[in-house]
Amino acid sequence: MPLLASSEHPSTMDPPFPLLLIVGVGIVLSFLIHMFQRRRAPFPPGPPGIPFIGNLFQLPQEQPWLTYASWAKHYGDIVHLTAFGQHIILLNSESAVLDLLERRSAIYSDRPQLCMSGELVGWSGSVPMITYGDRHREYRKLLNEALASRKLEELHAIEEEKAFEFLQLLTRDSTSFSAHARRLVAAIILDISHGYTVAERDDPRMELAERANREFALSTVSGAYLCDILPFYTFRSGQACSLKKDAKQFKKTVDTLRNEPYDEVKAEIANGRAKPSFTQRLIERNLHPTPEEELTYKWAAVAIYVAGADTTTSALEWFFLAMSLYPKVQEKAHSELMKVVGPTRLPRFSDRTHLPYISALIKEIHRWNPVIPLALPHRLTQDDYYRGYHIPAGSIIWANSWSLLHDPAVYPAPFEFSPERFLSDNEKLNPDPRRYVFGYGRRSCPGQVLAEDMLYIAIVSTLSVFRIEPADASKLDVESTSTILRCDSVSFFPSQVDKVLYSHPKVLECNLIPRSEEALSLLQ
Ligand code: HEM
Repeated sequence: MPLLASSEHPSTMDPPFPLLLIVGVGIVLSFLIHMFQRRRAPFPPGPPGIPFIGNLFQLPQEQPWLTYASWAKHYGDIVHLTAFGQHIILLNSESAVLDLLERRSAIYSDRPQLCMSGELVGWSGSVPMITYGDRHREYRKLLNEALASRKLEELHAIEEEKAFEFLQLLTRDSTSFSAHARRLVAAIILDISHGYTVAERDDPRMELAERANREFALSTVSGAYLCDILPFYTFRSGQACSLKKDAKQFKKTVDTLRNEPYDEVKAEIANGRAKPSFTQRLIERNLHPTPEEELTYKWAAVAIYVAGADTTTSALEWFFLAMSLYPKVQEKAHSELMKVVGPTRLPRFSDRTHLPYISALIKEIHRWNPVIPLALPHRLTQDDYYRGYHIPAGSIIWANSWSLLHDPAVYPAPFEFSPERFLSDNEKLNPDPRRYVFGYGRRSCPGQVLAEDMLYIAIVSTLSVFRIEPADASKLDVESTSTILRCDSVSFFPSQVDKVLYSHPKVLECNLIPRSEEALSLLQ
């Protein structure tokens, strides 16, 4: 066995002592140099701030992704800021985002904890806000089980049925298309999460969830509550009456949102009348949960609505805006539908693989105006070193997805709405934007497949029956705008407090014109 003999031979030889010494000294030296460099490693560059206050007054109050992208041009793709000692890192390139949030996700998956919305209002237990750890993993396991693609196919029937209702509402009152789109998303999500059927209008559950979302946004507004800016300014300091009042009111909404729908499903199970749903399955498979387990189930169920409704509705709003601005794209999408589906029936999920232009159109909606342009903030749990820079533990990390999606070297002519870019064979250009718009690493969106299903069915249904036209072309504005929120309580920037998480069209006034009598007859 010559092979064995030759492989045995070297292992029996002792390495010479000087060689061991050189290797040992080399290892110690390189370790010391490494430690020395780490100690001396600077923070990434960024705009100079004021001592103690840092860059607080430079933090943009509207469309921060645009300012961050312009800072990146000046300082590079990793920008460092501070606000009262809090380190903030802005990532503006694909390599930086993926290197840190994905490849080092073990230490970049925490969330910053906000005093107002987290501790006082109670959102700190929710899926998007919870600290990274066992409870988060448990949430993700439950959501993945419920939203895995195989299960979603079972949900297509529900989605097709709700899309049909959506079209019927549009035929009765097409001017409220935005409200109907919101209802469509809520109807699908609440059916899936709690087996709940949304009323045609003024639905109390939808109203509760929307109020919770609104109050969540208000309570997370950067700079709205001093307790989130000044570490020494606490709720207990007794100086913040309006903060206390707001916190009490917002907390009541959150508690109701978490408990009421869950308790209702429990009661329906007891009566033998529960519809199949995510919550019903959780309750039935563990009839005697511990209080901890029950809390986990409640938050997991709430997450589907809270995180899924506004985001998907915003993407649909961008669809309506894009169609009114780009009639040629709309006509191309409609012709594809007519060719594949024909005029005698409505599109279904089974048609999807035969509709490449529609798939490209949906990708372009995500890319053109991502609905969460900066993803959600991640928090670094231990000191890290990257490209010679020191990123301190506790830093808040914002990934500028908008910047990645508008990089002209990757997406040529990035401000043009062009689904065709995704039909080209050039693999180096125009990567799939869904890689970025659904976030990163262990915090990436668990609802991606559901969101894409909802977008698909809403878009193909609308396009088959209606032509979307601008109500007043002069009012159309492609510029995205974040939701402007008013906040009456203790505010650091009283005049310009707004929320900077989601992007919605600023103006959205369209006319939906039925394409033909034949198209309308599909809704009989
Ligand atoms: C077009 C629609 C949607 C978009 C663009 C979107 C995008 C995102 C983004 C960017 C994040 C943050 C990821 C990160 O921090 O890196 C996120 C988180 C999340 N999304 Fe979505 N989302 C959408 C729809 C949905 C839907 C339908 C659900 C329903 C299950 C959902 C549930 C969640 C949850 C629970 C989180 C928090 C995840 C965590 O912190 O672990 N999203 N989403």
